[in-house]
Amino acid sequence: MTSHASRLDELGWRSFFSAQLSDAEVAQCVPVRVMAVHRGFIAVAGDGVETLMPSQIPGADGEEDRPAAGDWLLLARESHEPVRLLRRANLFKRLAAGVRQRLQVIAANVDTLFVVASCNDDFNIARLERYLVLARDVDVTPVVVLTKTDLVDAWEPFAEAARALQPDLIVQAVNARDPQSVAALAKWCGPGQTVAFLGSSGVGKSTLINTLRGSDTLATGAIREDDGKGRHTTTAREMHRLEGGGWLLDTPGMRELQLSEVASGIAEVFDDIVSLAQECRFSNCTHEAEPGCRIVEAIDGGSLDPARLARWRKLATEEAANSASNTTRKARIAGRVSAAPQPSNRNGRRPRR
Ligand SMILES: Nc1nc2c(ncn2[C@@H]2O[C@H](COP(=O)(O)OP(=O)(O)OP(=O)(O)O)[C@@H](O)[C@H]2O)c(=O)[nH]1
Ligand SMILES: [Zn+2]
Repeated sequence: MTSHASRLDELGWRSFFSAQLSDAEVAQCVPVRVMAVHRGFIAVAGDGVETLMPSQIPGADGEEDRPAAGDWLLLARESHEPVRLLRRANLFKRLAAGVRQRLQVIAANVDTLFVVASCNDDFNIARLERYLVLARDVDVTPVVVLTKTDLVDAWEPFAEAARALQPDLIVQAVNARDPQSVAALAKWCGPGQTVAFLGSSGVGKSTLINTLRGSDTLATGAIREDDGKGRHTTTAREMHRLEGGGWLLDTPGMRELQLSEVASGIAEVFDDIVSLAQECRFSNCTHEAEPGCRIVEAIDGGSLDPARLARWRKLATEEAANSASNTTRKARIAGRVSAAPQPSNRNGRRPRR
């Protein structure tokens, strides 16, 4: 029994998942983790189970019901037929590219999201903040990793700028090429822990990943898959073993993640601004020149950084545009024509009382 428990523990099994099983399911089912998702089939691993199976799950009707890499799935103990997906601790999804945009699940049950930026001219605090919004929205713990410390005289100012973004934000500065330096990330990469990486191109994600994987480097697992429209490369596995015993969840979509439908994340990261805005005299205040604007007051009083306000505006505008286009898309899918213009905020002031 202990060896059974430890194999599942190694795969990331924990009480959050085991608590979801009924007594009958405990007796009749076995849990497996989805290691990779391919066209029409998935690779799963569990205690004494390691197999490919069709990706169709009984009762699945929406995009979110499809298995994603990192998911936990219950199988019938004897037949290994799929029974149901367990509720996720978190889920990364995106709008798949293409004419007919559809929601696509790309990763589930990530424990730590490494948000990577480099200590050089590419360092961009607004971009970093966007990734933190995304992490917050998905409900995963972010750890900011600043790379290329060996290429600058002083990396501390970069770390201070990052730490100033959120109270309690964890920031680690490393030389991604140096295993001793990258050992600072070991506590999030131990047995049973699942991590994922986000960050712009060239910041050092692959370098970090290769250092964390030790000798077992990436890109060796690539296979070719024919999808009928032409050949494209896909990776054989999406959950990669790290040297420390943890798992790297590296799906193709993960690296291209963009901000979409993240209103709640924005509200959390900018909670100071959002709560100020709720106290403005007018409910539709644009925070520009209205009387009784708490945000203008805070800027004049020096307690709010105008640059931070500008970043919030940019995100909030983008989010509003995203939500509006998603609404249009959904309406179109539902067969309705939606051409009604959004009411403008600026048509008149609406006092709160
Ligand atoms: N000196 C030094 N070079 C680094 C460090 N991290 C990354 N590099 C170098 O920076 C370049 C880009 O690193 P990658 O690991 O390919 O960056 P990436 O984030 O994976 O980039 P994409 O694959 O485009 O997303 C490579 O030449 C790395 O060797 C570091 O900490 N120190
Ligand atoms: Zn205002």
